[in-house]
Amino acid sequence: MISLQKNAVNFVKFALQCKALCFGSFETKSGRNSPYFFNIGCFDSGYSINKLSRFYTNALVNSGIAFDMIFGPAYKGIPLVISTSINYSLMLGKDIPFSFNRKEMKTHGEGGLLIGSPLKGRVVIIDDVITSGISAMESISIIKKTGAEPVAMLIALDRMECSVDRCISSRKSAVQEVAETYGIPVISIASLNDIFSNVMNDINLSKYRERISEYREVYGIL
Ligand SMILES: O=P(O)(O)OC[C@H]1O[C@H](OP(=O)(O)OP(=O)(O)O)[C@H](O)[C@@H]1O
Ligand SMILES: O=C(O)c1cc(=O)[nH]c(=O)[nH]1
Repeated sequence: MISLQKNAVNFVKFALQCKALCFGSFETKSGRNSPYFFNIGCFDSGYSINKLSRFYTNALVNSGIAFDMIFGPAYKGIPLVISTSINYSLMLGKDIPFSFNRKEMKTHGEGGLLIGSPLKGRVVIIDDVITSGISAMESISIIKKTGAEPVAMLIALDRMECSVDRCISSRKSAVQEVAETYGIPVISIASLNDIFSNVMNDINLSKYRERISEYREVYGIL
């Protein structure tokens, strides 16, 4: 089994290669001006989504969490659960059911909000990032309504920054808040620390060091 650290390092390298990890000036969902951005939509080919899902699978296996199926919140969670379940079955020889939701209820044909294997047992939610925790809350609510049990959340990148309005009072990251609020572990393939190490060690990225350090000072949770 590949170590979590190696998985994180290789993931950051691959994200840079696919330009899914960019440096510059980006507005986040919370309205902050971030010196870096992670865009999972850049893993946009068979090769890259397959490789991405190997990082997810490694992180999931490494976590040791016992689960029965995976759930991907629309839209970006959809290719993530499909590719991860394929990779999981190839790497571990175990068939993992998956499910995902629609953003709007379908009122004709088979109808409904959920697609895929019926939600049951212990469910791991797979997504790209957590910003305010709204998507996590919605996924947990969907899963609980069916009687299934959300047991963990797996994301690609933990930005390790405080959530929008509770920043000053709680000094907890959005990821920590989700974990504490719902009592489930939140696992990430990599974190801002891994990105920061890369920026510190790569001479080509040296021009971004100061801005990232400043951003961390203001919003970061160490
Ligand atoms: O913690 P949050 O504040 O909910 O932010 C994180 C969520 O936001 C994005 O999805 P979005 O809801 O924008 O939908 P998309 O997958 O269709 O882009 C992202 O894929 C996460 O699911
Ligand atoms: O906070 C966000 O909106 C956000 C940050 C990030 O790095 N990637 C992303 O998809 N959203």
